[in-house]
Amino acid sequence: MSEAFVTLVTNDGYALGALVLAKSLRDVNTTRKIAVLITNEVSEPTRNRLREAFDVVSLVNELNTHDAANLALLGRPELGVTLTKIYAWKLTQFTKCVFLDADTLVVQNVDELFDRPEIAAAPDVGWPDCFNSGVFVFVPSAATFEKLAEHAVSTGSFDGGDQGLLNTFFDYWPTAGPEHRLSFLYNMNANQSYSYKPAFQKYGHLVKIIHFIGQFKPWHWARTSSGRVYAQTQEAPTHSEFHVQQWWNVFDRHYSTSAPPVSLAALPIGFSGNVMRIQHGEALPPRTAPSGPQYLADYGRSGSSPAPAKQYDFSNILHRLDVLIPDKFHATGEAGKAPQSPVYSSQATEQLQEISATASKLHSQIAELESGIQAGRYANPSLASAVHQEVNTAVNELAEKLRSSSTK
Ligand SMILES: O=c1ccn([C@@H]2O[C@H](COP(=O)(O)OP(=O)(O)O[C@H]3O[C@H](CO)[C@@H](O)[C@H](O)[C@H]3O)[C@@H](O)[C@H]2O)c(=O)[nH]1
Ligand SMILES: [Mn+2]
Repeated sequence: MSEAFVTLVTNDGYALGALVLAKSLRDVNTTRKIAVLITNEVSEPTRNRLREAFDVVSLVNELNTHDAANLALLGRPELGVTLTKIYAWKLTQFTKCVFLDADTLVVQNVDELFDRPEIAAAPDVGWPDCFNSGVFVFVPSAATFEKLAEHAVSTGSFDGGDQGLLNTFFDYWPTAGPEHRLSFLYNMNANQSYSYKPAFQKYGHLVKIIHFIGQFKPWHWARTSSGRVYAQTQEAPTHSEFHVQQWWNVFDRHYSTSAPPVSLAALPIGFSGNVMRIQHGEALPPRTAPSGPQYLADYGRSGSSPAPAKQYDFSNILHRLDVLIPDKFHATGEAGKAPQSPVYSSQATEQLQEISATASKLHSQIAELESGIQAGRYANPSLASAVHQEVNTAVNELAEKLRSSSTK
């Protein structure tokens, strides 16, 4: 009898999550095997890293086997990413498995989950009558896989993701016995509900699995030079820094002294890192293919489809910067537009020169960013808007400095 934890990785970005997840499982001394499903997109160096960390690395080749359900699916390529998760049912070398999203972190031993039946999962915080499909107990079976694939063709997914598929397939879950219902401690996510904080204070020490749901994953967070994480945008408020730090602590324990576990060039990293790369003249990571339905992106979830153009629009910021840089302002010669601003009539103090120099630097940085965004070098459109936000704040600060120095 062989049992395993299973995760899924369809690109190098999620691979980093899976590597840390695997280490977290070893850290809590699981006695079970650890398996990962990968797809063709995962690069060879990353596969090697995964082979080091996992007992089983299984390449799933969606939509090209010869059974009836898969043939039907060939006509529905949009279900591809959604469906990859159901390939877990094909791991029939195992008698029972626990699926874990690559964005989960195990902080206490959870081997007792293998005592649960299929399907066992925790309620989704957004709609508790559905289960969250980031952590679930299942029984591999070729027959169930076929039925799941047929179900995908006939019914589809009501949310475009695997959660909407699995919840209608296992529609008995809400009324099934207590053995099918996992405690929130096995799929805990920090959230905005008013009840979250006090409950976390009381029960937080009991948490066993943290799930970083949403678009911003721990590996997108920026860190200080001493390794502390810091929130970089208002778009990532749901993961408490505390948990993200826990994730990075596992990363540091296992990977910080070795070479980066996956090629950083392939990672949609945090925007602060991108700004630093630009400063050092490095190329930004290539844009990855959109990986989720539009509605997920709309909800700031796991999809990544192009963001509205306005998020990329730096022209207003550039214009304000031009005003801060006397040479530029006069060079662009916008006649009649506040040329006699009190700012420039005041004496050219050292401080003003400094402000102007900083503004120039920001200006060229933004120009680089803009061309990077246009060339599609941003893996994640939200990063562009995050950069936009950061630059905006910097310009505000400069303007404020300038105001206070010119009124002195
Ligand atoms: O490009 C992708 C996207 C996802 N995954 C894998 O699929 C999982 C699910 O995606 P994720 O970004 O973690 O989704 P969540 O933010 O957790 O969003 C929710 O919605 C998803 C779609 O229904 C469900 O799969 C999740 O369990 C549910 O928590 C990931 O952890 C990975 O294992 C990839 O390998 N590559
Ligand atoms: Mn997830």
